[in-house]
Amino acid sequence: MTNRQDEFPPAPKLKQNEFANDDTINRSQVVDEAIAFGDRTPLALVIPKFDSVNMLPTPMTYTPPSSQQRSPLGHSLNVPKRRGEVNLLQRFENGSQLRVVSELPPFADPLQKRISSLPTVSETSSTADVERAAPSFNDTESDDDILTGYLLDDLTTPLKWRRVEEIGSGNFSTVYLYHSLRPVDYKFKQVCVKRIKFPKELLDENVRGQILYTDLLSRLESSLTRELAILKSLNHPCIVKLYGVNNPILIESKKPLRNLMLKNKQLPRCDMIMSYCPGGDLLMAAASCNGNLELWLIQRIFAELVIAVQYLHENFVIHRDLKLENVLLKYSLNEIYNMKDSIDFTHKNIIELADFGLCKKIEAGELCTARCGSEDYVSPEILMGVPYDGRLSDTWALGVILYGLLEDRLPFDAPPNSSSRQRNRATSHRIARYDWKWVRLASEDLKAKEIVENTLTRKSHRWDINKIFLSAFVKDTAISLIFQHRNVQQKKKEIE
Ligand SMILES: Nc1ncnc2c1ncn2[C@@H]1O[C@H](COP(=O)(O)OP(=O)(O)OP(=O)(O)O)[C@@H](O)[C@H]1O
Repeated sequence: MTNRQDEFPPAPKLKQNEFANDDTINRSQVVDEAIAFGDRTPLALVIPKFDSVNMLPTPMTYTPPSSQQRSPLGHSLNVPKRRGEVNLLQRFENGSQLRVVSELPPFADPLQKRISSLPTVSETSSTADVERAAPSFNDTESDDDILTGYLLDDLTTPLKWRRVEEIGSGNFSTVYLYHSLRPVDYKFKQVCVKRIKFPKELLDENVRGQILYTDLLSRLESSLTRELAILKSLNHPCIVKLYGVNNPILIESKKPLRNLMLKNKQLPRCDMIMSYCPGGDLLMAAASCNGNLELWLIQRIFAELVIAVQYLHENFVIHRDLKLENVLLKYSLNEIYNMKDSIDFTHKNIIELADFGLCKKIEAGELCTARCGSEDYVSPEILMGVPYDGRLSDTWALGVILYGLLEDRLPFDAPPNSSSRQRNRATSHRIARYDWKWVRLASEDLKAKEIVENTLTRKSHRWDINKIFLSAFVKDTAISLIFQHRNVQQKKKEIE
């Protein structure tokens, strides 16, 4: 663990060509970012004084998750304000996750030098895709409760599902449970439907057609198509599955939104039909037992999460939004406790990793520059705005998750009994100083602690996912997972 102020990394000197390979930036954006940090050149970014860094440079507006409505806790606490000491239950009740992205600013505002790092999509619109999708697309479905969707392996046969309830809501989507209306393969009977929320600026008729509108739309579109393309390419038991979409054009076209708008003159509905995880998310689960998840369960959940992230990194995909809310449980905690001693407990996965809205396919050795992630989980290098290795930022977030599960609080919240001065210090300030410590586990000798200590540290010392896998806390549990072997066998067969 590094707590000392004198261990700040030196200001990195970056060569110009280190920026050139990242598809998420252009030169003027980097300059904007550097200016926002009070520096004149992007080539030798000076680390800002921490006093002036109390938030990431481009915060998204925050919508409290409506999954709170489904609180399993049945009571509401008098929750302290976000800043200061909070445990996971308060965090859950508070809906306090601020997702911060530089990729999708609410609206590009040149005066305020907002940073927008998504690649500009330059393809010109073609009507061909619209024509192809037109017969099967019904964006004006009169019965809002009925969804017509298409499975990825058969984009021509429409299937129907009925909406049952809303199960969650993030900044960028609303998530529903749907049941199939007709007999289908068992796995498609209950599905989760992630419906994209459009930023309010895109819903404003008066600005339609303006350059900024088109720019925001194309960036949203490239983010959506990237998420779909990557999800489609993934196949791992511990990763949420994309089964289908409400319109084949979302899969078939590189510019589905703009093409659909050419025809329909309105923002189309975009639904991702995905595997459903009835156990809810891990923050909700940890909160429901007052942050007292048993250690064997933390070990099992974390081992599954590690093999999921290892699979992503092996395939050059970085997630960039690993957090408790994005780890979903396939079963309720009660079901898991009941399954624990059954012979086939290791035959089934109990988690699925979700929310690939910020993921990215990278080249070997590629550094990223887009500042994105969720406030409490973001690594210091992302915070500082220097090019970063996305895989190491993912392992930092894994350290935050494991600490949270072990300690019932997140590492960069103000520690219990801290002074009011410490409590007023922003989370980003503590992250930038690697300022965290063990509280509940201070005197415990646990194998899990070495993972946190070797991930919530500077990137030059930080463990990558393979080191986490080989740690004493993870390895044996991960190896005992039978479904994992099946997956490896299947992969071998696919290669043969
Ligand atoms: N497959 C699923 N099964 C069950 N619940 C889900 C599923 N996918 C998402 N949810 C619920 O919906 C919530 C929001 O989903 P998701 O994180 O994908 O949306 P988002 O708009 O990208 O969120 P955020 O702004 O937090 O990144 C999750 O925290 C979870 O509670």
